[in-house]
Amino acid sequence: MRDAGAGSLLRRGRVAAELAWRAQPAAVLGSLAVVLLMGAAPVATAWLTKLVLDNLASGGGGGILLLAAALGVAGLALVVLPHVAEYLNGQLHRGLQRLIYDRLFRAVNADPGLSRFENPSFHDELRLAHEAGQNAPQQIAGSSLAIFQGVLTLLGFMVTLTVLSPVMVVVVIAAALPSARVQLALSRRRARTMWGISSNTRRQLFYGALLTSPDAAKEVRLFGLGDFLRARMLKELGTVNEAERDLDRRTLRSQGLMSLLGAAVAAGGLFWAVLAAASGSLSVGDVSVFVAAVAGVQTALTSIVSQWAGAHNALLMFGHYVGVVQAGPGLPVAAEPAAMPPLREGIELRDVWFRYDDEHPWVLRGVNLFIPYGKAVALVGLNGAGKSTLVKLLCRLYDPVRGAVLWDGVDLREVHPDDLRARLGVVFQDYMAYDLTAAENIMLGDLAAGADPEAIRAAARRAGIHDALDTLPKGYDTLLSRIFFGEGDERQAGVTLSGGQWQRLALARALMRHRRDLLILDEPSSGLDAEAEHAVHLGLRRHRAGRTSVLISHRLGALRDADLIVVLSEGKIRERGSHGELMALGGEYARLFGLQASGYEPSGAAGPGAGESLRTTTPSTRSAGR
Ligand SMILES: Nc1ncnc2c1ncn2[C@@H]1O[C@H](COP(=O)(O)OP(=O)(O)OP(=O)(O)O)[C@@H](O)[C@H]1O
Repeated sequence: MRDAGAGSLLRRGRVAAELAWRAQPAAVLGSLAVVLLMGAAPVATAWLTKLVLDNLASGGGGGILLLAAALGVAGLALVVLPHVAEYLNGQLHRGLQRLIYDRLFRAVNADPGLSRFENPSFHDELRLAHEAGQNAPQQIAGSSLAIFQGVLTLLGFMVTLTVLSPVMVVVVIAAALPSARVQLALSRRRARTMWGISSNTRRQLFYGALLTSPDAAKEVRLFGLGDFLRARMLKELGTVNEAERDLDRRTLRSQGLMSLLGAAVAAGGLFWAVLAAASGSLSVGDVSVFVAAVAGVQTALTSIVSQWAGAHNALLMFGHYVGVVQAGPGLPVAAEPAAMPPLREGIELRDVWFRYDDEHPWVLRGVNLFIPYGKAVALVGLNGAGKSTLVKLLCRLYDPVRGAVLWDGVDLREVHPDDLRARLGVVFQDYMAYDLTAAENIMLGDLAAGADPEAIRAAARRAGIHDALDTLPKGYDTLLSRIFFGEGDERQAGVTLSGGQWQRLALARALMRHRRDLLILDEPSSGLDAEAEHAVHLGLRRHRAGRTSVLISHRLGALRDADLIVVLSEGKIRERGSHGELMALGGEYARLFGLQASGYEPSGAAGPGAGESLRTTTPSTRSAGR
């Protein structure tokens, strides 16, 4: 939970006010005017009522009609103004939402690294930031206006009460003070509770999402997970509900007590006023204005206190939003990034050590590797050897804990991540399948060139998916989704692709960047049939001739033509060389290659050229493939 001293609350208040003003200045000004009128109207009504009553008691003078008309106008204002306030509030809400989300997602997106996204605290904070972003600034603005309105009403009635009974002013205010303290304590507790149950709420949403996700639907049904997931979801919801019920009980107890106190003061005041009127020291009009004033002061004070507590709670919650928006990137970006010219010599990993967290074991242990310009380097190793991790360091999604990754001798930490990534084309093992059209799925690989349909088709051809896309109901404009309708009037459901087709689509996306300096293919063809894989690799070889590539595959046959093959094991490079050299060495690579080849040989012997399209002994999983 963030610190919430007065200074920090004030700073958050300033941020919220600035946001409201930027989002909807007209609505803010309009709301101020309405608040002024609404603040003055009850006092005016009370005084006008007194004047009318006194006028009637004294036989009714000439001004009575004018007073009655003024009373009517004040009553009208009291009825109409809340609706105007509601409309302005809606306007402010819509304007604020747009601005708030724009800033929130801009800030989240500005982090070029991955580590924050793998931190549960960040997700708790993000969820609360999201929630606070939806309500807090508006609540802060709304409560501030309501406090202003309450103060206006309060001042008006205090003057009134002071004229009639100064003692009563003191009693009413004294009765309101404990209520203020209680409300503030409650708002602190509410903010603490929300932080405490944030993980439960996220887990509850997670289980709920699994129960409805089309990706999970197969396993949920086949393994019969529905009841299990529902029970877990309800358990989390139960924890959340219990915490909220405790809070509500506390609120009920405290507010009930405070209301009793207020009612006792009002009753005492009324008793005194009636006695005073009976003894002739107050007029009937005085009694009416006194009763209105006691009720008005109490209502205004209660409103000020509860609005203050609401604003206080919103400010505490808003701290999460401000925290995320102002956090700065998790992965540091150089203040004056070095230039990033095209690759000329090569990329070097120099004594690279890496682990995902201080508590986690080392994943890479002193890796030294040079990827020469214009060459294809293949990474080979069993599951968990560290291949994808090495690739993520090449993309600077993380920084090495020790050592460095150098691009033509320049440390990647010194260049801007955007400049680096503009020079890369990458397919990750866990590629994304977007619920967008086929063309859009490919276009995302190069937004600048993506509007060009020919570039999209060329990438699809290179990935061997063109024919399949061309024959879809709407060709490349077909929506690839089972959860959305296509745009337009027909509400036509989208279609979806096979796992291998999705993978080719992801490959096409990366191949939108096939002229980039470094192409990284982390298992680009594991889901393809043998013939397709062969065709894809042949195509890549042709297109990438003379360009720098890093390839990862468990099908060693697909890698045999690489200029350099590197065998990773337990985070260290164990072997390196060409296919021929490694086979001659007779080490781990030769063993794995032979093992794969033997699976296809009736005699179990691995002949030359074997393993061309063999299944791996260590199959990988697809998280995004469908
Ligand atoms: N984001 C992460 N946070 C923590 N640990 C991770 C993370 N990603 C990978 N690891 C761990 O790092 C190790 C290496 O994983 P990596 O994905 O680099 O292996 P790999 O060689 O690509 O394996 P595979 O052949 O299965 O794809 C594994 O032990 C894995 O559990």
